[in-house]
This record gives sequence, C-alpha cells and structure tokens, in this order.
Amino acid sequence: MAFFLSYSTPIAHHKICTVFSSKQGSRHAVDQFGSLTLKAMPEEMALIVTNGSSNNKIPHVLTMAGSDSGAGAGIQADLKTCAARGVFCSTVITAVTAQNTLGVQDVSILPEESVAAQLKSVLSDMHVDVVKTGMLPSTAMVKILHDSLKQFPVQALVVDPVMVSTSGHVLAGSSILDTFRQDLLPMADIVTPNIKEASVLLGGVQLETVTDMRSAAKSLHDMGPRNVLVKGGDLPSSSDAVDIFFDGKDFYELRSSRIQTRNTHGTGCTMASCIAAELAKGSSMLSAVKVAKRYVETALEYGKSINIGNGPQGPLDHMFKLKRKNSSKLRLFEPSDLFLYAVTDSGMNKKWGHSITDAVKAAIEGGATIVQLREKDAETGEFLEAAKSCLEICHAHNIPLLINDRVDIALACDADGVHVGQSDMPVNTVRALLGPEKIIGVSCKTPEHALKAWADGADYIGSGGVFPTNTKANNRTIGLDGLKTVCLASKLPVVAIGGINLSNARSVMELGVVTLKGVAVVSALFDRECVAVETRKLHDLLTETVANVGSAVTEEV
Ligand SMILES: Nc1ncnc2c1ncn2[C@@H]1O[C@H](COP(=O)(O)OP(=O)(O)O)[C@@H](O)[C@H]1O
Ligand SMILES: Cc1ncc(COP(=O)(O)O)c(N)n1
Ligand SMILES: [Mg+2]
Repeated sequence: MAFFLSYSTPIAHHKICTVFSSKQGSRHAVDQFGSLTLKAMPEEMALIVTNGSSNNKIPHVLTMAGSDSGAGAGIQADLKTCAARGVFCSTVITAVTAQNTLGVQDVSILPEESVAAQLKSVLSDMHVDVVKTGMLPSTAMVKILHDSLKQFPVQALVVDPVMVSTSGHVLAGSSILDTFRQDLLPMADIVTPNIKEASVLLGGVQLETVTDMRSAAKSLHDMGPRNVLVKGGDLPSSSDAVDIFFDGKDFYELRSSRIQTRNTHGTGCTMASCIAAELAKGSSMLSAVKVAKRYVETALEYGKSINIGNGPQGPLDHMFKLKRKNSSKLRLFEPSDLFLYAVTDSGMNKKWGHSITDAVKAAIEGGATIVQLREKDAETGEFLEAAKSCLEICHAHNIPLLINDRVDIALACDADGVHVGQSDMPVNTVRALLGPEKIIGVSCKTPEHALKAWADGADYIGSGGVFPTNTKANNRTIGLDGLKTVCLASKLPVVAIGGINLSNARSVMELGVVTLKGVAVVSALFDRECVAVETRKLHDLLTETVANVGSAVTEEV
C-alpha cells in the first residue's frame, strides 16, 4: 500500500526529488545532492498523488542477500518466509555461499555490476514495497543499494547487518564496518543485529544482559536507523529468547520461551524477512516485529525435531503450515471409501447410552469404510475433543473421518475432510480453506447440483434423501429414480443417503450405475443397541448385492 509522488520543492535545506509515503505515515525523502542519508520528512509534506496499490497487487519484498546452499538462512530463508507469509519475494543475490549443518565451506562474492543489474531489473519494473538486506559483502554493494533506492524509492528498508554466521564464519569483513555504520544504518527503517553484530557495530562492547541489550539498542539508534531490534537468540545464560525493540522513544522487551532445538540456522534472516513481509502488507513496525518473533518461534517449535545433516546446527523449517502430521500416511480419497458410509447422530448415541467414540469404534468394527461426524447439537469444545478421539480411532484403521458442515472443527483436528450441504459454505471456499488434499463431499438432489459440485472441486457427492427419513426435517425425498438421474449426470462418485436400511439397501445398489459407490446410513447403524452387529449385517448385504450386480460399483469414475 504505497503512495508515490515526484516533487521538487525545497524543503528545509534539501531539494526533494522523490517523496514517498506509506499508509502508516513512514516517510522518506531522498535529497538531490547524493547524500547517503534518507531523511524523514514532515507528515503534511507527504502529499498523496498516486495510489500505488491496485486490487490485484500482491505485497512485494525484495531481498538483497547471499545464497545459502543449506537453505536455512540467506536468500532461501527469505523466499520461504515471504511465501509462508503470503508475500511475493524477488531476489538480488550478493554472494553464493557453500554451507551445510557443519558450517560455511566457501563464499563467492558476485561481481558488483551483477548486483547492480539485478537491483535495476527488479526495481525498475516490479513494484517493490519493502527491501530487506542480508549479506552485503562489499562497501560497493552498500553504495549500489543506496543509489538504487534513491532512483527507485520504496516503502521501507529492513537491514539485517549479517556479519558472522552462527558457525563463526565471517560473511562481511571488518573493512565494511564503517560503511555499515555511516551509510547503511542511517538508511534503515529498522536494523536487526544479533548480540554479536550489535557488539561489533558498537566497537566491541560486551553484551551479556538484557540491560546491555537496551543500551546497545539506544547507541545503535543514535547511528541513524529509525528503529532497532537487538536479537537475543544467543544471549548467554537466558532461559528465554529475549529481544529488545527500540523506536527512538520507547523500549519493548519481546520475550518468548527458548525452544530446545539444534535447528536454529537462519532465525535471524527469517526474522528480518518476516518483518519486511509484514511491513509490505501494511503493518506498523512494532506489530511487524511482534508477528515476526512469533513466526520464528512457531517455525522453531514445529521444526525442532527435524533431522537434516550431521553437523551441530540444522536449518530452520519455514513452511510449517504445509506440514502434516503423519504426512507419509496421508489418507487420500478413494471412491471405494463410500461403500459403507457411517454418519453419526448425537441424539441416537445419547438414547442408547453410547459415547461418540464407542459408536464410531463399533461402526468400524462392523465394516464401515468412512465415518462422518454429524453433531448438530454439540458444543464446539466438546465436538472438537470428540473429533480428535474419533480421528485417532479412524486412522488406526486407515479409515477417513469427515466432519459435517464444521470446517473450523475439521481444520482444528486435521480431519480428512468435510461434508457440506447446498446451503452451507460453498465448496470452493471450503477447498481454499482445507487445501488440495482434503476430502470434500457435497449433498446434491439434482444433476445441476452434481455438475456444480464437480466444477467447484468436490471429491464426491451424497445424493438423497432416497427414502423418507426422520434424521432430517423438511428434506425432499428424491426416490430411486431421482437418485439414478443424479448418478447418471454425476462426474463424481456418489453415495446414496436418506432412509437406507437393511430392507432397502439392496434396491439402491441394484440401480447399477457406475458412479454409485455405496450407501450412507445414520439410524440403521446408530439407532440400534449393538452398532457393530448392525453395521456388519449391512456390510455383508452390500457385499453380496454388489457381487451380484457385477462390476458396476467397483469400476472407477
Ligand atoms: N532457541 C530459540 N527459541 C526461541 N526463539 C529463538 C531461539 N533462538 C533464536 N530465537 C529468536 O529468533 C530470532 C532471531 O534471533 P537470533 O538467533 O539471535 O538471530 P541471528 O540468527 O541473527 O543470530 C529472535 O527473535 C530470537 O529471540
Ligand atoms: C548467506 C547467509 N546469510 C546469512 C547468514 C546468517 O545466518 P545465521 O546467523 O543463522 O547463521 C548465513 N549463515 N548465510
Ligand atoms: Mg541465530
């Protein structure tokens, strides 16, 4: 969300050539005389002429950093972090490092012309909101950055003053220190040194306590950056991970518990690129820093036991949102799962004194091939707990568990999918929330419903009520003919539902349409004293009918 204006009125002692303002009022002007300093300017001068945002614009971070072959830090960390935070990330590579979990084996610095060309390519063409810098291995690269930003101003500059890798390898030599102090820091909206970097920038002062970190933040702020974050990941003898944020006025102590893991390589780069990503989305500086701290903490927690490499420091895992518990055992949908589809009903379980988990266990024991929890009256907390327990039972038997209607419950317990009705959340919205691998079923009474479900990305449809039923009030019965019409029109596998029991299940399966894969039942299984026995009876009857009808229901859609 950036607003730009070309401007040429003298302000104070500078002739302003370019003015920039963000939504939050972060303002810079670059003077025409080539000073390396970006000056803050009064709010009222930040005239808004062009709104640089449009509906289809994605927030954009440009990272100028080194490549890390081990992919925990550097450019790779920045790309993954921005992707995880929903922000577009372009890259200017300053150096190519050979790193792994043992340390840094090689550093090749890219030619300055190449760095300048990369910056120009991106900044001149693509609308960049925020620039984030990591490894800047030469004085010339700082100058190139300054000149590029003067020509193509951006909303904010996040400077991670990378100097030494955690493994102790020097990534920016001491000859560059003066340039960092004099030229780079004054350009920064925020600078994010770790303890070692803060100490080096301040000429070697010892930083051992949170109080030392506060003084360091203050001294660094005096060098010109608008905000300072001194990161305490490596603060000796601290059981918490404490960072100090200073905005020139107030200090904030950001504290989280220290996660015990070797996989911390890249925390600093990740923190800085997450701050940049949040700024690009429109956050204030303090909110961006807080979100970034929580993001790093969560990534550390999720990735704490990952085993990559044999060295002392493993990479941070940025994409925890994509991670699935037991991903190797992910249960993908098979149309044959619809064969005997058990749908629970809290009223019936109460009536017979069955807990929901006992009822589900019994249905599986009797041969149910998929389970749907349809708990219309349950309290959310209670429903979630029941869903978690049922999921464990279902997965122990390799049976998918779906949740009726409640996408929130399905997400919270990582269920295999959701079944929705025509008036529930639209299928494409459910798909966007659950992701590509989860199972989505939708109730359909007509061929039009069936075709829409297919077009919207459902996996199967439930069609009915085939027969009159007590479990759903005011539900129009479509009969066997209606079911057959839907099955013939459907491009998706179909499960028949509504009043199906031992006495009529045969007539359903005898329709013999290839798309009809099974029956879904509520009362015939759960409005019974012995759920396992009733399920077994229905299972046997279906097996026998299908064997007689031939290949119809086993053929894939
Ligand atoms: N083991 C940990 N548990 C929780 N947070 C951590 C841990 N290690 C680092 N952090 C956090 O990660 C962020 C990056 O800090 P730090 O590791 O000090 O930076 P750098 O990678 O530049 O050395 C900070 O917010 C810090 O508090
Ligand atoms: C290319 C590159 N950039 C930055 C770092 C710092 O990361 P860390 O402090 O986690 O080692 C690194 N090791 N490599
Ligand atoms: Mg670190």
